[in-house]
Amino acid sequence: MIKPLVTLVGLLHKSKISEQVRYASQALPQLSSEKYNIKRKDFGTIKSSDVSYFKSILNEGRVLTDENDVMPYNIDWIKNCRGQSTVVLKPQNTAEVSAILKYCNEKRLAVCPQGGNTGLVGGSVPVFDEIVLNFSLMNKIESLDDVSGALICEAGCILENLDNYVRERGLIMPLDLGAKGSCHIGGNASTNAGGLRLLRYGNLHGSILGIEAVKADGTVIDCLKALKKDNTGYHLKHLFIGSEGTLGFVTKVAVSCPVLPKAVNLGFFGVENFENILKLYKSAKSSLGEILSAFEMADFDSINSTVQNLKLPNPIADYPFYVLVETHGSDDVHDGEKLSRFLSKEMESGLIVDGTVTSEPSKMQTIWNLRESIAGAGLVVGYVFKYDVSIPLKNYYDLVPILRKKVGDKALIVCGYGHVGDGNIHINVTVPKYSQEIASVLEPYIFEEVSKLNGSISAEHGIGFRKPKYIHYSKDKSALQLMKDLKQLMDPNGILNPYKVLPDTV
Ligand SMILES: O=C(O)CC[C@@H](O)C(=O)O
Ligand SMILES: [Zn+2]
Repeated sequence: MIKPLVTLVGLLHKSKISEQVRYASQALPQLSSEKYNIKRKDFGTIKSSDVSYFKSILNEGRVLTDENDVMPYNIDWIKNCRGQSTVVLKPQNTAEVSAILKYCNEKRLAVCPQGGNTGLVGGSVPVFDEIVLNFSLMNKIESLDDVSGALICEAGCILENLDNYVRERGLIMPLDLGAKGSCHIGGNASTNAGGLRLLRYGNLHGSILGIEAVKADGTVIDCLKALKKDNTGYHLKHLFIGSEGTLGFVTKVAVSCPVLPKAVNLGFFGVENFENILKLYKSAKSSLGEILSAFEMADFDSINSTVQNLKLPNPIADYPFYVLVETHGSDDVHDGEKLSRFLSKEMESGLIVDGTVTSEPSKMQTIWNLRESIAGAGLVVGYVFKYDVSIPLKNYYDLVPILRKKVGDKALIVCGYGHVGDGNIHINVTVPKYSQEIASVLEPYIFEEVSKLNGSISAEHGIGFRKPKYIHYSKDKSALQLMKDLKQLMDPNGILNPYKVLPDTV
């Protein structure tokens, strides 16, 4: 029997979740440089004459130097990293970014780019005293071609604002993340952010048509074409997508926006074991075909942590695993029937034990909210070691029970969830407090195992500050050397987002 959705109590809005998460741990995290034993590189140090120069080009209000004002820009939202910057700059346009970088390059002052600061690998906060270049005031939409779907905007536009804007004009943004209310499109581009519907709309290397970026020496690189086809030599935009601000700072993007689907349907299912999830994924691809837009999974501990820690409602009973299947299509009746037929068929086969399908926006929002809140749920009760890995599907869930055993009762929660359709699992290990002892049980073990399984140690969150020393588990020496050569060419003084992405030795 298909169970209807239970009455759903008030939707917990994302801003409330972040507030809960914020208040859960008011203590300042340890300095990144001490926690991870990092030595400061040989950059210049900021003098009052530098601050005066920045004030002369930006004006007083857009140069923050007061310790209390600067503090939030030094800390990442999961409270894992803390930098020691004393200056935050808020440019309003590309020319200002260019002037800042030109000056910093001449003075050998290191700079950390920052969008919404929603990253999970410490890429958007400084490590030492790097100047924070915050993009929040570069938030203008320049144009939208509602025929081709090409949107051109500045880097500091918030993803959700862009999505609302294009939705009113019959389009959607090609990516959707739990952090959409805060993350910036420039940060999304720089980190090649993945998200919930990559399965359907692809990654940003495909959706970004063009980019404007500023190199370390202040040169503005104009690759801001909004063309689907432009085969004129090297595809330079790709250098800035996913390089996390180490080769240049993204200032504008041209994004290809898909059409707003007329029909959206969502199913939320209880599943007995992981093998059945894989069978279900295969069946979903063949039963739902071109309308499949998301296929996500979460284990019991993931959903339970949002229910217990954030008091979110679970519309179905407790099961070892949960699957969320979404369709985007153009025919409401046809798509709804397709998903309901899929549910009935797989309940009969036993792959789905219990489930619900809905096309009601508020109910869909409640289910998505449950899934998107897993990332923050552990932070309410402790420190979370976060892993974001790609693993071939047959081994996708293997590491979760192994890690559970390895950390034993030192962990409050060990859970696995993620984007099955992309072969990307997130493993979160929540402990009462960060401890080096637990860290060394988990790392590098987890990366060694991922490497043995031919996976990637970073599926969608990037390398940032947390993973350069593990990058060799997923990248060959020859490729790492080319990365270093590119860095040398584009940022010879190494001022752009230092201590991030590239390992010290190849
Ligand atoms: O925090 C995490 O581990 C994952 C965050 C995000 O990528 C998600 O899919 O929810
Ligand atoms: Zn994810």
